[in-house]
Amino acid sequence: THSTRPQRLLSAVQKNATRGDPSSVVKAIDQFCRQKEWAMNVGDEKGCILDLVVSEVNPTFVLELGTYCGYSTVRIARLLPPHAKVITLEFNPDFAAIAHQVIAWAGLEDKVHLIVGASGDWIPKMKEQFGLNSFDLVFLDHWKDRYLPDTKLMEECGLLRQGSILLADNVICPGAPDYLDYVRRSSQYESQYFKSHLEYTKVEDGLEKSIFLG
Ligand SMILES: C[C@H](C[C@H]1O[C@@H](n2cnc3c(N)ncnc32)[C@H](O)[C@@H]1O)NC(=O)c1cc(-c2ccc(F)cc2)cc(O)c1O
Ligand SMILES: [Mg+2]
Repeated sequence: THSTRPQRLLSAVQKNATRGDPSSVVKAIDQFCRQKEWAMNVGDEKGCILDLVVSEVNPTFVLELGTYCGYSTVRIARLLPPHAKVITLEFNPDFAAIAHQVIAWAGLEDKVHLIVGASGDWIPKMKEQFGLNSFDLVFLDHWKDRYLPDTKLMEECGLLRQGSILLADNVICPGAPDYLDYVRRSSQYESQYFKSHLEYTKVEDGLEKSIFLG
């Protein structure tokens, strides 16, 4: 009976992190990924940029596309004010099950709503399901060829308001060229590139922060 990498990542959290201490969960995952096995978390270097943007936006409603093991969910939720929420979508049920336990270990269940499903199916249902008008911050970290269609879908569904922030991971590696082109050319967005590195490596990658101008 062989474990999966997400299962081994969760074990490392349960072994090395303190229950209810989100920062120790973040640290335990980064240590596991640096010392034991690479995993596709946003990581510590890009994670600091994510922290800066979250702190600056101070969002009430966050949408995360692509939960994976919940690393960035924990990074985001640990910085939110009391009644703020992260809604995070993950379509792989095995990854979602691990993420649920990582988020619980961090003690952040009350700030996080994890949905097992595909962004394309769920974005149109967000308003009715959660009684919200728009997202203050969207963290795009799912299939890179879904960044652009899902951004257009969020626009069409009226989920972005003047000042909503899109923050996209991996715009260089693996890359989201059509998305980058769109947000950088469109007069509806003010875009900024934060140069960094692919998690736990020296390969170039970066985050693109785009403000929806409405
Ligand atoms: C896509 C994955 C992240 C997760 O997203 C879920 N997902 C997908 N599409 C949907 C949807 N439409 N709705 C909901 N969830 C969805 C999935 O199941 C994964 O768990 N992320 C990556 O593939 C990823 C890959 C790399 C990477 C870089 C260099 C390499 F040599 C190899 C890999 C780095 C990163 O930083 C990533 O983020
Ligand atoms: Mg990523």
